[in-house]
Amino acid sequence: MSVYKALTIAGSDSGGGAGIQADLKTFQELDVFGMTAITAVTAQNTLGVHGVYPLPVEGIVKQIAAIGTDLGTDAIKTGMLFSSEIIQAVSEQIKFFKWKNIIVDPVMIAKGGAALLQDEAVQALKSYLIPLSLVITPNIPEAEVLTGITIKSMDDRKEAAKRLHEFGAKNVVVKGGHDDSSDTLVDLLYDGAEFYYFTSNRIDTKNTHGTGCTFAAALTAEIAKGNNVQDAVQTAQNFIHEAIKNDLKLGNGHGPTNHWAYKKQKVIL
Ligand SMILES: Nc1ncnc2c1ncn2[C@@H]1O[C@H](COP(=O)(O)OP(=O)(O)OP(=O)(O)O)[C@@H](O)[C@H]1O
Ligand SMILES: Cc1ncc(COP(=O)(O)O)c(N)n1
Repeated sequence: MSVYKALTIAGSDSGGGAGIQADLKTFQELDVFGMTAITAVTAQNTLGVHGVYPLPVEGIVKQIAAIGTDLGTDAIKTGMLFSSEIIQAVSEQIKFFKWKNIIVDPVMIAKGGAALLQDEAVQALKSYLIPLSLVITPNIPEAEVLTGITIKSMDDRKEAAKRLHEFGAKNVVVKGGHDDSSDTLVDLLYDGAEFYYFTSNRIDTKNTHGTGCTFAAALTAEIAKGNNVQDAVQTAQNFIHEAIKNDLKLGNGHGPTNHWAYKKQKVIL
């Protein structure tokens, strides 16, 4: 039996709905062996972020090197990276180990408004990490910050996707969760040549904590297994749709999604 592996380089969410915790749960559900390099610890629950504690850069580099010099990986997801020093160090490790399947989720702000990336680190994302990415998965506000384009329409989103492709990302997914103009939700993929539209029904719930992390982790797991980007985006959308639809109703704020739901529904079918 072949074992596919994925490494997530991201922050820890003590509440278990986003970050490293969401990534590992998603990898496991999609039959991929998950490994981690933790960039920062957050004290977090469904009500918000109560503390952010970045790790020393040396400790982050050592975690990545520990994987690179022994286990290896089929794909990498990056999430919360917090500072330009961390982004630079992570990018250097990726280049050193010649890793190719890099999925960059440019996490900037948590649902409650807490900063998970320092303002000056946006330039480091553009200069160092985005050029290494196979896929970048911004939500609409992140695509706006990265490109300087105000996104009001699908044409604006396409323009932003083209700009992000020019920054060096081979594929760009501008996710549609923040566009509440319609009940149909569209995740837009651009591969440098064509646009692809992945549509789903908007689910009415406040329990969407960690949707972006979970989507990107599912995409990473599918790439790790050797699937192409279009198929991986479709599976990631199906995975997050089931996870949101079958929410767990935990906590008093924005609750986590249900990472079991996609596999359970597949088993029943
Ligand atoms: N209410 C919803 N119903 C169905 N799908 C949704 C809903 N909200 C988000 N999604 C899906 O979840 C994924 C993440 O989208 P979104 O644009 O919300 O990312 P995000 O803002 O990075 O997530 P987060 O809010 O966790 O940071 C996308 O595939 C999107 O289509
Ligand atoms: C450690 C960590 N990483 C990422 C997110 C973004 O997730 P969300 O926007 O759903 O809060 C988060 N809240 N915490």
